[in-house]
This record gives sequence, C-alpha cells and structure tokens, in this order.
Amino acid sequence: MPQSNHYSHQSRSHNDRRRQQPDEKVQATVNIGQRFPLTIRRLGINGEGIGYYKHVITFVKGALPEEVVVAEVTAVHPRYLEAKIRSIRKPSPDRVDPRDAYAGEVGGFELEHLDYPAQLAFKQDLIRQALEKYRPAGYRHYDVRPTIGMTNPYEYRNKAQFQVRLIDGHVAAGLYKENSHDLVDLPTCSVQMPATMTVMRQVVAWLEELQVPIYDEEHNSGIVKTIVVREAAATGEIQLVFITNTPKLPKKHQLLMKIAEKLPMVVSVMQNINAGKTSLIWGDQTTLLAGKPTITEELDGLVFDLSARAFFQLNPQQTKKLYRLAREALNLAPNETLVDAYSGVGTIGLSLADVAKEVRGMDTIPAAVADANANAQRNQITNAHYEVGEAEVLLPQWLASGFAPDAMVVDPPRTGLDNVLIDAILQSAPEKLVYISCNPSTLAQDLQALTRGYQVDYIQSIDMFPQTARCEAVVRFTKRH
Ligand SMILES: C[S@@+](CC[C@H](N)C(=O)[O-])C[C@H]1O[C@@H](n2cnc3c(N)ncnc32)[C@H](O)[C@@H]1O
Repeated sequence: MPQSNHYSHQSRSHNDRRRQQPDEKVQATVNIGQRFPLTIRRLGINGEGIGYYKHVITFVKGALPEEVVVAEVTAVHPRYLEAKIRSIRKPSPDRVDPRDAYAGEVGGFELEHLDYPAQLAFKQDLIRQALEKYRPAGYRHYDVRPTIGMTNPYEYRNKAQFQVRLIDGHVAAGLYKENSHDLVDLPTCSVQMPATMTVMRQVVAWLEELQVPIYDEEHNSGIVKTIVVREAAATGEIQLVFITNTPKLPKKHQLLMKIAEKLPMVVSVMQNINAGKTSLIWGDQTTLLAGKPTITEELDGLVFDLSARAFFQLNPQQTKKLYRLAREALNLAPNETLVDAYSGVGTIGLSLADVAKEVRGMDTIPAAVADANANAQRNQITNAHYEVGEAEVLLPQWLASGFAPDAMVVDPPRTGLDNVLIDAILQSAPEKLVYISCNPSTLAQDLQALTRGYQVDYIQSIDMFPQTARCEAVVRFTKRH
C-alpha cells in the first residue's frame, strides 16, 4: 500500500522547505518513549489520529477523532512527532473491533477500527481539508458530494499478492509489517474476495505438505517467493501465479495435480521467475504451467483477457460505479472525440467508445498500451486507439497535428498532473473535462491551475478501498466562456 508523507496536504515545495528547517525546540524537549495524554482532533491523510502536544502536530496510529489517548512517542521529527496508543482514556463512539487481528500491523487496513459510515465521511472530509489548504478561488462553493460506499465494504479485492516465507518451520503467506520485511501470516483477510483466500491457503498448505523449498531472503536460498491469486469477478475464473527464485519449481507435478483435482475454479497456473535478492516482486519471464494464460473478466458488457502482469482495477464492484460516474460526467455526444489520458489498459476509454466518435489514449507503460489496443480488438471497438508516451508530451503533439478533442478524462497517479499537461489542456480547452483523482492533495493543487479555464461543477468521492485511508474522486468541470 503506497504511503504518502504526513504533510501531503501542503504544497510540495512548502513540504520540502519544512523538512530542511529542523525545529530544535521539539527535538530538545521530547524523547522517544515519552508518554502524555492527547486529544485527537482529526484524521490525517494516511488515517492516523492527529493531536497537538505543546502545539506540535502529533500523528498517532490507530487513534480516532474526539478520543483521548495516552500517546507514546515513537519518532521525533524536526516538525512533528509520531506516536502509538498506550491506552485509550475516552474511546470514539465510531470505534469498532477490526475483523482482522493483524489490522494495525500491516498496511492496507488503516481504518478498519472505524465504523464504515465514519470512514466514508472521513474520505469526503479529506477532500474538503485538501481544498481548504490550497484555497483555490471559490473553493468554498465546491459541491463535494458524500462518498459513494459499498453495501458490504469487505470481500472486494480481486487479487491477493502475498509473500511466502518459513516462520517457525511453517509456510506463512501474507504481507510485511510496515517499513520492514517481517512477514505477517494472513490465514484470513476480510477485504479479499473469499475464493482468492481459499486458493491461497490451500496452496500454502500443499507447499508445506510437499515440503517445497520456500525462499529465504537472508541467505537468498529456497524457491517460492510470492503467490499471486487473481479472480475475475464476472466469470469466477482464477489465475494462480508462483513467483520463484529459480526456473525449477520442485513438486510441480504433484502441485498441479492437486490444483486440478481440488480447485476447479483455477483455470490458469503460471510461473514467474524473479531470481535473487531484489525489491521487485515480478521478474521478466512468465511461463504457463497449466490451463490457459489468461482469465476472462467482464465489465459493463466489455470483455478483458487478463494476463498475469496486466493491470486491472482491484475492486470490480466499485470500478463499475466509477466508470459510470465518468460516463455521466462526460455525457458524450456521438460526434465527440475523447482523450483518455493515463489510460492504463484502456478500460475507461473503451467503456466510453460506444458513445464517442473517437477515443485516443496514452500511457507510459508499453505493456499496458498493448493490452489497451488488444482489449479494443477483443471487443470489436474500432474507434479507440492507444499510444505509448507521457501525456504531457503526446497531448501537445496531437494538438500540434490538428487534433482538437471535445472531451478529456484524466486519471493520473498520486503525483497528479504535470504542469505542461495542464497548460496543454487549458490551451486546447476541450469543452468537457473530467478528472479522476486518487490523491486529494495533488487534486487540490491541480484544481487551482485548472480553474483558470474551467469551473468545478462537483467533486464526487467514491470508496474504491474500504478499510484503507485511500480516497478516490471524480471531478466534473465546465469550460469558462
Ligand atoms: C491511476 S492509473 C490509471 C489507470 C486507468 N485509467 C484505469 O482506470 O485503470 C495511472 C496510470 O498513469 C500512467 N502514467 C504515469 N505517468 C504517466 C504520464 N506522465 N503520462 C501518461 N501516463 C502515465 C501509469 O502507468 C498508470 O497506468
């Protein structure tokens, strides 16, 4: 789970400046291990409770607004403190017991102790907080709509990518503790689609039973490093990938026989070879062990063949809602051309191709673009085309060659839009503009620039990752005339 820094509501340059100016007063008066009572005022962008100890902003993991906790300092930084909860003197009425016992230990469960309606309110509020920090003209009038949640905010993730290690002589599969390589075994996981966990745990049990050598990071020995299980929600097909240290996978035939006999939903078994000590999970070479090389997913009538490395949104139920929001916001006419910028495997643009004259998209990852064009073909879509390149380079080139899009959807990574791209958007001024954001902070910054040429009609947040602090939003703009 990617983590942004605590000051991510502030401008990047401001943030850097603060880091270069140590506040010696804080360092001199506070020690690691020091304890004090603290009233929590709000949640930060990573879901930690925020309080002020002698005016110094203090981030307390697991604490909730309105709680009074005894905080114990775990890190002293030039301008802020990090702390853990020692005890809770006054709990929040929104505090609930997390379903996953390990929720506070590994990334991806930052809000599991917060009641779901309060999680949704937090995500709406994060956007408001970010906008207030930047104060773009007229921000107070923005219509920041209540976050669209899930009826069941569990069992939504279609993919489990778990590290495999030996712990006390037993095969464990799970996630690392934050900022470490200490593995936490996950026998259950409330946010995973149930079949992904059934397959994961069964395979782990067979690895142990057959005594398949498990990777040992310290000695760079052993073989199985990671197991990836992905389910196509619409068809129920599952792909299983063994990521290994060597091309050889001992007991391969026994494993494949057991999988064929006991796990009929697994229609694709792959092996990816990633040799040696490396921080990368995937290696370059992927081979087919059994079944077919892809699983078939469907989204709003479109079909996608997903290979092991292909990107696909992790929450299929909410992805449908997200793309419908984009469709409503763009409200395309049949004679309009659309740019799908930061297109990934083309799912947004392809889902809109039926209501557009032409879709052009781009992404920096060649494999994603190849998938996008293959996905277009697979669905007999002839008016969509994807190119490899940076949005900030390709869009100006397209404009220079006379292409004048009527509509544009941008879905950038957490870093937001490049300034050159913002200038190109303002210059070409497509009539319709929709921004899909996964980071309220950079969204707020980009809105400041975009409101030179556009007005914000509304900001609709949608919860793509319940139980986490991640926040996604769709912004609809209207061009200023
Ligand atoms: C949030 S994902 C969007 C994926 C896609 N729109 C979807 O719905 O699945 C952001 C994408 O932007 C791509 N990307 C990152 N920097 C880029 C750039 N400068 N120009 C174009 N694409 C970029 C990444 O490769 C990634 O696929």
